Amino acid sequence: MAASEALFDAVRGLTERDLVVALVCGGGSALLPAPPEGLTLAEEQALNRALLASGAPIGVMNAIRKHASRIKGGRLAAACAPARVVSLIVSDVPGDDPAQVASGPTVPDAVDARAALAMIEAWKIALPETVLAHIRSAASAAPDPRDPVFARNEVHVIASARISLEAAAARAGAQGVPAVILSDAIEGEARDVGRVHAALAREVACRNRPFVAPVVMLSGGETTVTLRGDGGRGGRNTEFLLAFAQAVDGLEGIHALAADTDGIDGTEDNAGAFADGTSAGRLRASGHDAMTALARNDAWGAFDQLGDLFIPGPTGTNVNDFRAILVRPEGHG
Ligand SMILES: O=C(O)C(=O)CO
Repeated sequence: MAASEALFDAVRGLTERDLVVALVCGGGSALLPAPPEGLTLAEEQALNRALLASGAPIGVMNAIRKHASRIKGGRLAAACAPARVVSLIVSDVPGDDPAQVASGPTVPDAVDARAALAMIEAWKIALPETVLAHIRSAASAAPDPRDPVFARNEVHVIASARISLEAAAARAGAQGVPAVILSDAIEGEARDVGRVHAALAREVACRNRPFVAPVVMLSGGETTVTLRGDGGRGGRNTEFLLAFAQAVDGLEGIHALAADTDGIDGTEDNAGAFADGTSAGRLRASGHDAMTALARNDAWGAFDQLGDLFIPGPTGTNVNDFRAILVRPEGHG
């Protein structure tokens, strides 16, 4: 809250001769709480918790967050008026819509409260009654992007998943491994997305289609985890990998890395982990199993047990999930 206030202080009393340069990256939604009048920080925190546990994609979460904030949804840019605002965006959202990054403090968008309420219902998001009442009230309305206060503002996406995947593909190519980019905007339940990636890897490994091995398949985006277990530790990338490991159990020549580019995946200090066709078997041999770990959302526990966590530490930037799946020709385990 102090950070949000400091931003408002910094832009108070600007004139039309002023220029505000806003560098915005993911994580801003959580780092800039500013409950609107009538709501408390505890209520904004409860909203945040409910959103994170719901499995809703980031576009849905942030559309809702913008209806319970004094700073999100372009409100910070509105507070800069009549100064000009140039937003430089490091995008961590699938599709790179700048209004979604950090819930767009300087980039207004057109989602209205009715749409936000429909999302709350569709995703069965359990919100405190006070928060719901606020969203239903006229006070939740975010500024209209067509408002003349935004007329001179500019927005530039300066880093994104697309750019990181293209860089990774070039790097793999330079090392003699052909790379394909599946998509930079994959969303969905982490374990389901993991199984689909595993099916693709199997198809390449067993039938050399749709790509011929050796190949590294790259993908990005942001998966989500619906919390089922109690007391499990982990994040979406390790959960993705645990389902992946189970689905390629026993297959040789398939190696995967899944990690959050900010260096921290979920609740612990790892960015992600490594998995291959031996992971599930090694887990069984140590008296654990992938299925039970998945049921508890304890992917961190599983990869910690295997010694296969990937821990580079915080990277200082965030273009969301990064996955690389290498399939080598048969006999090159
Ligand atoms: O809203 C956020 O803070 C995100 O991480 C997505 O940009």
